[in-house]
Amino acid sequence: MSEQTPGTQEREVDVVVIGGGSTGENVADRAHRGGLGEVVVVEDELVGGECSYWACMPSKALLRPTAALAAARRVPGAAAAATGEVDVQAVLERRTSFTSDWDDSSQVEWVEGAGLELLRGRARLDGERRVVVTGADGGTTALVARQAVVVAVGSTPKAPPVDGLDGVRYWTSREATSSRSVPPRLLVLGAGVVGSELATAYRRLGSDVTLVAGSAVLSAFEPRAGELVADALREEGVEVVTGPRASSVERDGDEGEVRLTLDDGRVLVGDELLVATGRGPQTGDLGLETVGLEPGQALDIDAAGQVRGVDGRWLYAAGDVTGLAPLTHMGKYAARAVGDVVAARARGEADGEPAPWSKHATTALHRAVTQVVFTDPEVASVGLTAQQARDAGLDVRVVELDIAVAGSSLQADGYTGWACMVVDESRSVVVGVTFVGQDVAELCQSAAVVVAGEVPLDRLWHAVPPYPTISEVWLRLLEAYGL
Ligand SMILES: Cc1cc2nc3c(=O)[nH]c(=O)nc-3n(C[C@H](O)[C@H](O)[C@H](O)COP(=O)(O)OP(=O)(O)OC[C@H]3O[C@@H](n4cnc5c(N)ncnc54)[C@H](O)[C@@H]3O)c2cc1C
Ligand SMILES: NC(=O)c1ccc[n+]([C@@H]2O[C@H](COP(=O)([O-])OP(=O)(O)OC[C@H]3O[C@@H](n4cnc5c(N)ncnc54)[C@H](O)[C@@H]3O)[C@@H](O)[C@H]2O)c1
Repeated sequence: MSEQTPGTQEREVDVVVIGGGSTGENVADRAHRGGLGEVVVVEDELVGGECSYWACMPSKALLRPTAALAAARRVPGAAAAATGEVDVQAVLERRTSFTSDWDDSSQVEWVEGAGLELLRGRARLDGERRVVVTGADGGTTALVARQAVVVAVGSTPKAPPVDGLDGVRYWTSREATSSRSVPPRLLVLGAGVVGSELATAYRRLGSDVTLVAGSAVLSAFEPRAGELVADALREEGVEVVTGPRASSVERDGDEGEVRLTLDDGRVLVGDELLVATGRGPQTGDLGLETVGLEPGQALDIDAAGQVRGVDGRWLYAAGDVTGLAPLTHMGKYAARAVGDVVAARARGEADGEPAPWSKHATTALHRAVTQVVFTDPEVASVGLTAQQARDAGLDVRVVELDIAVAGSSLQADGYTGWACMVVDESRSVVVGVTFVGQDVAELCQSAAVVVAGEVPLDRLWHAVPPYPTISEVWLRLLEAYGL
């Protein structure tokens, strides 16, 4: 079925990438570098997507100054020099500079410099290989892809079933990462990654924060990681309410205080409400029904990123829209595989589904996802949690210990941290690692090499951690394992 719009221009190109976020940009770049000349990126909003303007970059920019201050205050000698107040305005301005004040010119320059074509507008699938793009002026362009259409449209926040929510103004992560001021009282609903990070940021910038979690804090991680982050948030003065769920919300006008009623009868009051209860694929209005798929669903992909359930090997997807590992770096990893496989298949290579860990496969999306949660303590995780490993039927042994090595005690007085290693005993390899503590973010990549490399434990023993660093925790883990 084709849209017959008067004045529609029709063009044939090699590849159409729908969505110019971090994932889409990388798919397009790899496909072009692989030899495909006409690669079009369709973007409806800002080139660079969520990560650059309303997610990773601004949220980390809001967190970093107060993390640096807290770290200095834990080191006698430095602490004496760090006695002033946070300069909130300077923090907000630095955040704004990281988003280029929500201007995407430099990213547009990059796209064009990379030899790609940018088409501004809203894209919809319109049957096999066809994409119809509606521009801001209402004009439409129909693109027909000779090689592939790649969907990289990302995700949007999910609204939880709370009575009255659709009738009040509230913050999603977009408003929370782009706010020009700090609300005196902030209610945060949802204690996943977004809720925990932004509760930390706003508390340290001066808000009275109440964090409401229907489940445990950071419930997708090892339980101990969530407990340590919840303890730290409480110590900083955040009221952490776990257990009861929000049942209704009301607000006096647009600017008045917001009242959140919990199902145990408690009423919490704030000046802003941040709803951070997860994200879902942005596929409701993408024309999925024109290719036999159900609108609103995540796109189910095979190991090469090809969308299952669509014939003819032309539709691919990567990034948040797949529902797998919704993280910038994991989306870009999938993007590299998809861009490469599309180009290889155009050359008549890379037939069939790639083998695990081979060049065009996205195996790490299932077995070696890396993630850092930038709370204080940080959480750095790779691969499977102990529970996920058990659920996968592996022969699991878990080694866990507090991080107490020379490197950590030098890093901060009273350093507290925790490490956990999940071993698949049948293969004697590590399938999951979690570190919790100040400055563990940079340990994440060592764990990624161990998990993705499937380094045998008796060889890992020979990877000697330098002294005195926090990396020495690897040695302690292996000793606790029995090596
Ligand atoms: C508050 C917050 C903090 C985060 N922090 C981190 C972090 O520290 N590290 C990390 O790795 N991840 C982080 N993430 C996750 C990260 O932001 C996402 O995983 C990443 O942005 C997904 O990239 P994407 O390209 O798949 O989607 P997006 O960045 O959402 O890009 C999709 C693009 O497609 C466009 N689009 C959508 N539909 C259409 C259409 N029909 N036509 C044309 N264009 C369309 C959109 O405008 C958008 O630009 C964070 C997320 C949030 C919410
Ligand atoms: N540092 C990072 O890497 C980073 C930072 C932020 C976001 N992200 C990505 O963005 C994604 C989305 O983050 P998120 O925090 O929105 O989602 P999430 O899935 O991590 O957490 C959602 C939380 O909301 C809770 N929840 C769901 N429904 C609820 C309800 N009705 N009432 C109360 N609580 C409810 C869940 O129990 C969960 O704790 C994450 O999966 C993550 O991959 C990454």
